[in-house]
Amino acid sequence: MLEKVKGNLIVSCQALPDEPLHSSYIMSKMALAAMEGGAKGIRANSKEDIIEIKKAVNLPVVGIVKRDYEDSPVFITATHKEIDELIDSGCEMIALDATTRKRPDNIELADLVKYTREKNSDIQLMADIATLEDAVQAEQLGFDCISTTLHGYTEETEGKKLFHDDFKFLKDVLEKVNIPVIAEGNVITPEMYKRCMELGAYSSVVGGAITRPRDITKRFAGMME
Ligand SMILES: CC(=O)N[C@H](C=O)[C@@H](O)[C@H](O)[C@H](O)COP(=O)(O)O
Repeated sequence: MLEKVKGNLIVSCQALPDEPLHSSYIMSKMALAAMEGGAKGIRANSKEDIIEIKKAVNLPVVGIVKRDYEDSPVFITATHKEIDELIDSGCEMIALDATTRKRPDNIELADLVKYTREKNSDIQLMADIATLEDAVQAEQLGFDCISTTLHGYTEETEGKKLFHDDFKFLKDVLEKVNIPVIAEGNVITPEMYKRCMELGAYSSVVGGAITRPRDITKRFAGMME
């Protein structure tokens, strides 16, 4: 998958149960629209959505399963169960929360990496990180790439946005690690996407700005409030 998305756009097609577009069928059409528009990869949530998306497009998919656990704040591909579902889905890459936070049942991130590699050595692994420390750990654990997905979405990084200070966090991560770094999280304009690529991002994942019309509408409506 990495070769195919190099220098290109990945579109995230996700709608959770509380969102109006929650439907595997709708996500497959979103993916088709993204492919026709020039996306070279898709990011998607849940085995069901990935299976439908794969019927509609011939693009590589980075899969996640979002699931909440009571004993941990980690919700993106948190345990072996989610990894099994993703391996079954046929996705080319799996993204996991790769923060240093406690995982459900105190599962170690290193165990999940080892487990996935042993079950299917063809699937690539993306580390969804929030901090520089996470990025360094992910490289040491042998992830294939890093994505800035969780910067701003953890207790430690709350309130931060990837684009702050001309994408300073992205620049810092790029300096710190040698594996591909993907820009993800609040990349909401074509100009922002271009800037991430100019700075050296390997690829960029754009989600809400393309596939979440409720959020897009809010930005317009908000201008007159
Ligand atoms: C923090 C979290 O749960 N991020 C999720 C990860 O898969 C998705 O909800 C985002 O849409 C995705 O990261 C793309 O980002 P944006 O939609 O901002 O372009």
